[in-house]
Amino acid sequence: MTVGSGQVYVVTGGCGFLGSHLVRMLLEHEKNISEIRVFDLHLDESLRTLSNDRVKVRLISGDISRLEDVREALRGSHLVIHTASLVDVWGRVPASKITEVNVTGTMNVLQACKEEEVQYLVYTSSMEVVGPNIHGDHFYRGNEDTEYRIYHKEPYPLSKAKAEKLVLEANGAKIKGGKLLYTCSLRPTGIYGEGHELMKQFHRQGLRTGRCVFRAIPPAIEHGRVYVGNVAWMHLLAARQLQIHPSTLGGQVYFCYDSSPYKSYEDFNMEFLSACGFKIIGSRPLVPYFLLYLLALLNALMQWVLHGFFTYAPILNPYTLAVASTTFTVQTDKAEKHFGYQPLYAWEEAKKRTITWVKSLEVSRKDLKDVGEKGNYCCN
Ligand SMILES: NC(=O)C1=CN([C@@H]2O[C@H](COP(=O)(O)OP(=O)(O)OC[C@H]3O[C@@H](n4cnc5c(N)ncnc54)[C@H](O)[C@@H]3O)[C@@H](O)[C@H]2O)C=CC1
Ligand SMILES: CC(C)CCC[C@@H](C)[C@H]1CC[C@H]2[C@@H]3[C@H](O)CC4=CC(=O)CC[C@]4(C)[C@H]3CC[C@]12C
Repeated sequence: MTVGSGQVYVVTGGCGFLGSHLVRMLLEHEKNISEIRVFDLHLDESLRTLSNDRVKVRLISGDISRLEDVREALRGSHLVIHTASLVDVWGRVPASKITEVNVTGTMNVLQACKEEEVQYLVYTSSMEVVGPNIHGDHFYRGNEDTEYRIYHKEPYPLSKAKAEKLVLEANGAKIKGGKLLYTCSLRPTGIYGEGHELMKQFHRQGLRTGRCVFRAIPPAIEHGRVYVGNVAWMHLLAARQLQIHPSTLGGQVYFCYDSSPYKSYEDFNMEFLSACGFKIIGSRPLVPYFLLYLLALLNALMQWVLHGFFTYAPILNPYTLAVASTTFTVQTDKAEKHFGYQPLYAWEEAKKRTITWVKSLEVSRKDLKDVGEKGNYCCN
């Protein structure tokens, strides 16, 4: 549907880390829209103030796992960017809840597209639908066609893989009014940037250890990371080109990455934390892998024992250790060839923006009670 001179886009999960960047990206760079509907279970009222004289930002509170909520949000819209998801590899929420949101929620979006005559859907998938698997099979500079031993046991990657399959299978389906539905799926690697909750955790954790990060992963293990602004930019381009060239993009998957350097997860985080005086201790892991694995197992056991009394969900568990310890990097030009994707932000710009944000965490913490870390810099 086109309102006034522009189209109506729906962004599910639009108040999240990626979603909020996506809303801002659409406002700044998409001239063909007149309304952005931000559909989320947890609304961020600050997004409402982003409306301008050209584009209205409309916040819609709803649950993706309830079909009626989704149908109402999509009614009269032109295109959906579906990023709403429970992103949990720590056991914070039950597996059933992850499935309900990530799989049933996606089914609802597809159903609502068909019933509300929405022809275009861009799905935010993940590198996790491919890997890394827990067997330690490295994925080195892989692309969308690279053979890989895909093995999912964990609820989150399993749910993303199932959801992506549903989205791709729905491409070309007849919708109400006799039109066809066109879908495509974007697979970001590990996203970083302003607002990344996990980076906040690493920052908090580092403050508790005197701004020291004790190396746990061999530096040779490389993980692909992508700046949130470039992920948002790729979604905007895919949404635009899916409408112009549906037969090219329809039913396709695209890895989403940029020129961020391939590094171990810890070394990459230090690109930002070191600007706040953090130091990584050890040129190689300070404890042998088997000890780290024992600790991860202990965390999993503690989570099981405390289940029902207290949600114990530390960063380190057997799955996160396996993922962190397995190289997963992508190198592909499929998105460039199909819809002209080039990162909007170069690495230096992405790094600068992220450092500025991480430094703002320091300022906000200084507004809190003293954390007793004044001058407590390790390894001076
Ligand atoms: N964070 C990362 O490193 C990566 C994330 N992704 C994908 O990107 C997307 C966005 O992820 P993030 O921004 O990191 O997560 P996030 O947790 O910041 O955002 C997800 C949003 O979905 C909303 N949501 C959750 N359950 C809902 C429900 N039942 N109904 C409506 N809204 C609901 C949340 O309130 C939140 O605003 C997800 O689909 C995720 O799978 C893909 C690759 C990497
Ligand atoms: C062993 C040390 C304590 C370091 C732990 C780091 C891990 C918490 C993270 C290493 C790799 C991350 C995952 C990766 O970036 C792929 C992802 C894709 C998504 O769609 C969601 C997030 C994640 C699973 C991401 C989660 C944190 C890591 C496991």
